[in-house]
Amino acid sequence: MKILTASQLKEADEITIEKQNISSEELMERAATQVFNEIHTRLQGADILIKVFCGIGNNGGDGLVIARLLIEHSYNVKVFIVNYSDNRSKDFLSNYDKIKNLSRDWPVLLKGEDDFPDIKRGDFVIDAIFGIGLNRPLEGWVAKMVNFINDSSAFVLSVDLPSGLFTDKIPEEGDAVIMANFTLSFQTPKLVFFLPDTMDFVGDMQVLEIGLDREFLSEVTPAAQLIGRQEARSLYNPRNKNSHKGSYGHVIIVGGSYGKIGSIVLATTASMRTGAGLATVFIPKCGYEIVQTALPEAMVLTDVNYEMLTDIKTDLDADVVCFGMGAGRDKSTVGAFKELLKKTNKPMVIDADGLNILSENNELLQDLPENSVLTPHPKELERLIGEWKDDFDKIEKVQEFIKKHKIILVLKGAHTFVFEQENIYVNNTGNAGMATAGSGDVLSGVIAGLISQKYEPLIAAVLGVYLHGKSGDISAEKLGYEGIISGDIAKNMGLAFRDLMSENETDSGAG
Ligand SMILES: NC(=O)C1=CN([C@@H]2O[C@H](COP(=O)(O)OP(=O)(O)OC[C@H]3O[C@@H](n4cnc5c(N)ncnc54)[C@H](O)[C@@H]3O)[C@@H](O)[C@H]2O)[C@@H](O)CC1
Ligand SMILES: [K+]
Repeated sequence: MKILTASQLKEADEITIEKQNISSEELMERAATQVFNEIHTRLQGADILIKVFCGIGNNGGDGLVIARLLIEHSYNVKVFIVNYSDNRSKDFLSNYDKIKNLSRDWPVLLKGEDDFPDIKRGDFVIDAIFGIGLNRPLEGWVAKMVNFINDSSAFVLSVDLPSGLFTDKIPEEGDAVIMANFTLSFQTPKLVFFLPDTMDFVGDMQVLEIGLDREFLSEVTPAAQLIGRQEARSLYNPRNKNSHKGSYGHVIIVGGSYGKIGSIVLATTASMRTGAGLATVFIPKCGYEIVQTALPEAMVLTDVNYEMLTDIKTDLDADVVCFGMGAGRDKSTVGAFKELLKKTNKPMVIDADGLNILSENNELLQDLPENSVLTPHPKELERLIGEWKDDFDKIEKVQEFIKKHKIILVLKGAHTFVFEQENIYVNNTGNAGMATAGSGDVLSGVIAGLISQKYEPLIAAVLGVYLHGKSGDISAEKLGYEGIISGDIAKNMGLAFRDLMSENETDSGAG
């Protein structure tokens, strides 16, 4: 699903109105009716007090339509206008009249702190104060109103996006932003819903299709793409019956050191369970028996050194080399990595200490084969590119970095982001149970396993991140968030593939 910017959404809005020959008021009615339907489906006529807070722009107009439809369906509704200016939008005004005609009373006007209504725990608040038209931080009593709603412990549903949240910048410390429990967003999600700095404002999120012009939506270059099941499915290549293990490639996983051989077992298991035809590990001698015992399916080559990597001999014709997990950063390992980079011309997958070595030896970045996939978590990224001011600054710095080195970067997080040239892919699978040791080793193994099967590195990264998260969701369903360990994610990879192609998505209740 495409993630669009506020200005692209406004353009889509205008084109839709023109091409479908409807008024902006009709589009508002259509959008807000979708919100009403969602609320009605969930509340089923429940006898609770619904307090609708409307701004005076089109987000407020949506709020008025939702309130009117709720009143028509006999809900107990109180409407408040957060009257921060007299500059009311046209569609706000016509809906303002309609609600007056229906309820024979004007909504309550709020003009300052003295007017704040009582909001109690158990109230249902609809936040339709500001939408994508926000152009500066909230000030004065309006900011206080937002904090007042946040402090009330009421259940808050935001329309389009939480009021006070920008679509293209991060709020400053102390800025007032609604903390929504649920956000119903029009047509496309907004990038800020997925950024670590802002995702907590959004709560659970659902996108409502409001029928904006299809042609515009299919042609517009998005700010980013959200990868869900449908998108992942389109990237998947089913296996050909007429094939053999050689058809699915050969992965070499290089890394490990004394006490950290488990990371290699995890990555290699993940590669094989993702479908790699053959897997070889290259490890220090201390890991020989461990790997052979834990994973008899893999072949094992060892360094001359017992505890760490010092000389990586890969005269094997591998389809992909994955380097870094558990490798440590000893000088001799750095030297060995340097040699490995010189010998390798196919895209690599680099993780963990591979990334740390790169950040301490910047000159090695130029030896990375083009289209290599780097898989840092935020701390590893910071070591690579330096500090950032906020998430948008981080995105800019990552994009500079990947363009300079012609690589693909997978930034791990609650929503893992894949960066390639100008493109950003946001993953929508996975859950908090996956924040466990070794989960990243599994991801590197999955991506390498896909590259070995001839997926382009970018596709391998995007699909790999999706499947890894899905396997985590399936694991959570079986074991609970706390009970997941990384080996489960590797073990359940096959189920993630099956889910991708099955009729119905596995409902893990996660992520
Ligand atoms: N596809 C679309 O774009 C659609 C948009 N609709 C609704 O329209 C909303 C956008 O409406 P608007 O453009 O009227 O904007 P908003 O309703 O988000 O904001 C209202 C106005 O407040 C002013 N303002 C901005 N920041 C302020 C601040 N900090 N303090 C005080 N005033 C401030 C601006 O002049 C802005 O136009 C969307 O979020 C959505 O809810 C829907 O009705 C229909 C479809
Ligand atoms: K809102």
